[in-house]
Amino acid sequence: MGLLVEGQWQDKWYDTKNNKGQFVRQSSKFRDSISNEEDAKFQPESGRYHLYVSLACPWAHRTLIFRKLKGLESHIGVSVVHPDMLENGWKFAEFEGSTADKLYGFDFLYQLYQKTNPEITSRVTVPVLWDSKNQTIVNNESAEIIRIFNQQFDCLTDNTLDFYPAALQAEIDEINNFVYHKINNGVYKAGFATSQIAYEDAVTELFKALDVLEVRLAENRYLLGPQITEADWRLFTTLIRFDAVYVGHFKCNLRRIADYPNLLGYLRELYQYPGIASTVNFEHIKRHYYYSHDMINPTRVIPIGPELDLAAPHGRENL
Ligand SMILES: N[C@@H](CCC(=O)N[C@@H](CS)C(=O)NCC(=O)O)C(=O)O
Repeated sequence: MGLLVEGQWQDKWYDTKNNKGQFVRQSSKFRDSISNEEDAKFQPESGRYHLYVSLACPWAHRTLIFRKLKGLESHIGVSVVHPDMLENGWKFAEFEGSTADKLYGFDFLYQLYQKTNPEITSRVTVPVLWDSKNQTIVNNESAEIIRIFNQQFDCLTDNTLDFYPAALQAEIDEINNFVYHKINNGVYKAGFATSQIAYEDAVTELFKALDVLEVRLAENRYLLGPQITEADWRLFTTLIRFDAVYVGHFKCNLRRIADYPNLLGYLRELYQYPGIASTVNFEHIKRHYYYSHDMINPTRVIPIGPELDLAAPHGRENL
């Protein structure tokens, strides 16, 4: 794990020493959009854009889900990195479910960032939305990539499903903010903490937030009521990893999702939503976390459990 400094790869873990043992996530660098406004640099076009993902990564997983839900598979190609993120960061190598770099045959994802800018200083993260016409990164922030997918290719696909409808945007933004800080990033703040207090604070906040959502989902089929939205898919990618890796590897172990009846039914329903199960790969998920973070799990032994029954009836149709 490392980063690019003035175009050179440096193998460095996150610095928590200057933050009292707290993990502080850095913001993404590439924040362009795609639109069919006349003067837009990035116009929607079939076959022009390519998505680089890890099947392990919850942020990249959001973008794969939106590519699926919005019928973009024949328009936007995908390259899948190997689940291990080691001294060279994300790499392309053989592993069931991984692919080569389909555009350039690179060995490492950092080479794609260098191609965008040979002098770049940046972390090298997935997902990356790549423009093969201008040979540059359009965007590497999952929250923005899913908004692009939600809307900007509708002219090509005629798929007008809208997971960020105008009437609900303020509410979606509000719940996203809560879920992001306490849950999506909360598990990382717990897992990457290097002081007892930073860990305890993160875990306490995390489970308080899950308790709040458990109550909310008793009455509401989805986070915002009867309509499934972006907010649900953003929560889903953390919940699906929770019992398999965050409980053990990140020590988020006050409760499991399996112990929350409403969250469990909700998770099952989202997992069973058409097309979604095919975006979930537990081999990549477990291998990535338990194998890559050897500062947390130095033996790199990967647990065989837990047994998850995600295909069981979810029981939420009457809400
Ligand atoms: N803000 C980014 C975060 C992406 C991110 O942190 N991805 C992780 C994988 S789960 C990564 O690539 N980490 C490599 C690193 O931080 O060096 C997003 O949501 O797109």
